[in-house]
Amino acid sequence: MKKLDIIGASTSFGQPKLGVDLGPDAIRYAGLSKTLSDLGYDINDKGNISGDFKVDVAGHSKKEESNLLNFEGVLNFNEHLAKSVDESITAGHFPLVLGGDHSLAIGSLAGISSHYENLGVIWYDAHGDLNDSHTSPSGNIHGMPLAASCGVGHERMVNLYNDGVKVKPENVVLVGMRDLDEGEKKYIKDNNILTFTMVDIREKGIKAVMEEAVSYLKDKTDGIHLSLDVDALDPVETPGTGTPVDGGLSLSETQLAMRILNKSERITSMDLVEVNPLLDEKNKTAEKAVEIAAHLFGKVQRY
Ligand SMILES: NC(=[NH2+])NCCC[C@H](N)C(=O)O
Ligand SMILES: [Mn+2]
Ligand SMILES: [Mn+2]
Repeated sequence: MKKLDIIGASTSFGQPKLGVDLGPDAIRYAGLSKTLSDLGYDINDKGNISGDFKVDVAGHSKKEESNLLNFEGVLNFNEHLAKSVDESITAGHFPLVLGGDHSLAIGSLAGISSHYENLGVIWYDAHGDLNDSHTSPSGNIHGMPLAASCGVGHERMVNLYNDGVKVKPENVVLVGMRDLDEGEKKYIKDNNILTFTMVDIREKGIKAVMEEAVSYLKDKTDGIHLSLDVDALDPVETPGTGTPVDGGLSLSETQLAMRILNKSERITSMDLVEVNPLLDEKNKTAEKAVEIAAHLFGKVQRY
């Protein structure tokens, strides 16, 4: 039976809103383990990682390094997460990392990448998360993890856990984009990153887009990591998230997208991030996160 490790990445240091560190438990309470074990997986919940830094409720957002919010907290957390993800892959298990804000992808990719010659990444998100401290309008590190993993940004972020670049920009595909900062647009152009905006998705349809993403990565990569930010979906679907952007994907499109990835048999790890139960409506966003994971792991709608 395929073994799946659930890793709770209980962090909120990558952005200023409290509560996203509760995302992993909100997803658990929405029934994740049972849903996935009913699909035939052997589920091992490794519990939550939160690192050595405590959340400071009174002063959560500290710019420690120039334009990098909660810098030490983010780094420390990601060292712990990278180790846990690394151990999961070494054990031959599929790591499913529940967030937590998207800065956790620095750690998950750091733990994953050494296991692959050429790791591919599908970044399913409203945002590119391709800023560095110079291009970021906010200083929030959850807007920077993909850049850091591609080797751009503060050297302590770039070299976290293992020295050097974790993912090559030519092995990245962006899906769902509709809120890119100027510096991110320039990085995408300069590096020729395969990018599907919401306009592209409306024109081509999500099925064609996902099939193109898979065929682009299939032959040149030896594993594909899916980093899924719930704000890729429209805020009507997933209101419980810190940086919602109108004009997003529907749940049914995302179910279809996950089904295409399931059929590709190429996805080797996943982040499921930015669920903030304090911003949610009766845990609806966590419930959708479970539904999304279920489709990645083979759930099919039947009648
Ligand atoms: N993972 C996220 N939700 N990222 C949002 C990033 C928003 C904006 N681009 C920034 O850098 O501040
Ligand atoms: Mn996002
Ligand atoms: Mn994101």
